[in-house]
Amino acid sequence: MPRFSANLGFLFSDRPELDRVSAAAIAGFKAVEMHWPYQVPAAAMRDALMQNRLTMLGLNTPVGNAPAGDFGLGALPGREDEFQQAVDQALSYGMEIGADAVHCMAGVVSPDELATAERTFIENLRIAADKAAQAQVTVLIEPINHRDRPGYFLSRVEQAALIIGQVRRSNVKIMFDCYHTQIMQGDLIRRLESHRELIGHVQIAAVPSRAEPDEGEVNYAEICRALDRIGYDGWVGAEYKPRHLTEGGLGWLATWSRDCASSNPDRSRA
Ligand SMILES: O=C(O)[C@@H](O)C(=O)CO
Ligand SMILES: [Mg+2]
Repeated sequence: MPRFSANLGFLFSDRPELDRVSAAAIAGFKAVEMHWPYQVPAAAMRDALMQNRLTMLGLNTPVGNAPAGDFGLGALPGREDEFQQAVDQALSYGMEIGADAVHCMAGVVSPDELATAERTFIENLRIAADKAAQAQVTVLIEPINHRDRPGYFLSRVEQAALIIGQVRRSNVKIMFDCYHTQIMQGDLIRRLESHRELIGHVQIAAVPSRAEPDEGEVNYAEICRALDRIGYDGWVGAEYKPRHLTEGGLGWLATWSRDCASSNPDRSRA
């Protein structure tokens, strides 16, 4: 069974950011991730992580002008400078808190911009990857589903793999969010197997509800066994919207940990 990190954008989100860190530690997680922690000074976040003996795995680049509809800038022609500023901000914050990955968000584009958007994203990612490499940080790109985010440029795992092939930087990887990929494409286990070498992080949530991974159409216990089978030794982000209070919905973690402990006593869970 893989190790699980708590996504503090969604989990424990009924309290202020720094309290989410301690709540995750109390719940037994050893790592967290957060989309946009920027409203908390990095030094305060670093201290909270240290006090709670937690690692923050990664964070996202700022989205741009959210009220105007931006959801990332990486593939937006004409917004290259802004994107690189977003990358710099994420890298600087990430380095201060010890994160080792930055999710470079692609953004929403119109259908007639797709070809230019691809070229823009590839070129932007090369520059971002080179800066990230100096900080020993991985750049993640995440296919996101079009039901939740219509027009998001990056929506399919194979598209991400092709883009990484053209970027040609070894520190660019796929954030394989099973929730998004199930909605867009399905066939999760085959896709995990065939993209194993490019997967830098995995995330889970029930489909279609995006709630705890113990309901819905995806059998996550089987997905976790598949991750073990293909030798994925990274973290799996619990990135779901709790049905009620986060603590009350962590039964899946306890059950999977217990099942795993009885079959493999050497591995710790969260
Ligand atoms: O799946 C998601 O929504 C996130 O992983 C993300 O980074 C964009 O919100
Ligand atoms: Mg995700």
